[in-house]
Amino acid sequence: MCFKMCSCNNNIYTYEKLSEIKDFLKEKIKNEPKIGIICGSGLGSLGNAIADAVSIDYADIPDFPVSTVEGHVGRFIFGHIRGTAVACMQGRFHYYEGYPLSICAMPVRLMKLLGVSYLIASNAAGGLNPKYKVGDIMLQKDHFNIMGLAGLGPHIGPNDSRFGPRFFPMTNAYDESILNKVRQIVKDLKMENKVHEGVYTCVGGPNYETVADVRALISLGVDSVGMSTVHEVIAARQCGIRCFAFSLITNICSTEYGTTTEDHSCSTEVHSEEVLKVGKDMEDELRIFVEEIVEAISQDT
Ligand SMILES: O=P(O)(O)O[C@H]1O[C@H](CO)[C@@H](O)[C@H]1O
Ligand SMILES: Nc1nc2[nH]cnc2c(=O)[nH]1
Repeated sequence: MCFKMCSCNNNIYTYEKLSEIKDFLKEKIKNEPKIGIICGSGLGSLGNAIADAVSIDYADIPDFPVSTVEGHVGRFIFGHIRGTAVACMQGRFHYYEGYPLSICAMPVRLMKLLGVSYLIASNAAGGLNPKYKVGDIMLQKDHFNIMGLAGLGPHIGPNDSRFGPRFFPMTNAYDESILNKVRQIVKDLKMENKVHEGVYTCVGGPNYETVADVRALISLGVDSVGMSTVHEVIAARQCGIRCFAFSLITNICSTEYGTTTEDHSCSTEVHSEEVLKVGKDMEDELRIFVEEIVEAISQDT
């Protein structure tokens, strides 16, 4: 199957194609998942919390794309967290890998067909808000859809209303009742000193931001910047999935030009190794955090 960007914007993952993939997966899993989880870069260990795990590599799913980025294993894990059936993506698809946003967000529509009603999306992100430190967590209160303003989205092209209406609101994209539950979890786990609430944005990547980019994003009211999540949440809201998302702040975006060192690197540069390392350092804490969120959501009727 060709995953290339198509000038006519035809989405190869039609309702019929995704139904076939759904049927393929359903034969392999025991329970209908209620909650979908997307692991961000270096955050794949969130999947280690899953009991009765059935792992299915993306490469083994007919007509499915594959993950091409370090820190994204590239498989689904189906199973249970604290008794609730979940579908976890250890690895997502990014625009900079060459996938159009419709493919990046396609697994969310697949999750919907599998029975998912809630999405927990995580991402590694650069901190823009001056209060943030490396290792902090930012609960997404909202996102700023820069790529959407440029005319890119997971839902551009012919609309199949079986995935939801063509026009739909994004005012409450991030579910306030889930956020309230998470606020309580943050208190219970005594994480207040490292958890913030803010606005995320997704850029195309894969390069990190210039100082001018960073200054502009800050002036636009953005608190964290990454290369994912926004289009997944758009696809989820279109098909009625309730969303929660958070950023792990893996680096602080520089508002100042750094000094160039002898090896021609720069003192304020970000590198993907540090992004992945922060994810690894935080894996136990984040796993418990996500387990608590799953349990709290599962009590929702
Ligand atoms: O958004 P996730 O998948 O967490 O990954 C983030 O981290 C990677 C860059 O280090 C980029 O892929 C960016 O999007
Ligand atoms: N765009 C972007 N993505 C990231 N992912 C992790 N850190 C960053 C960052 O600083 N910028």
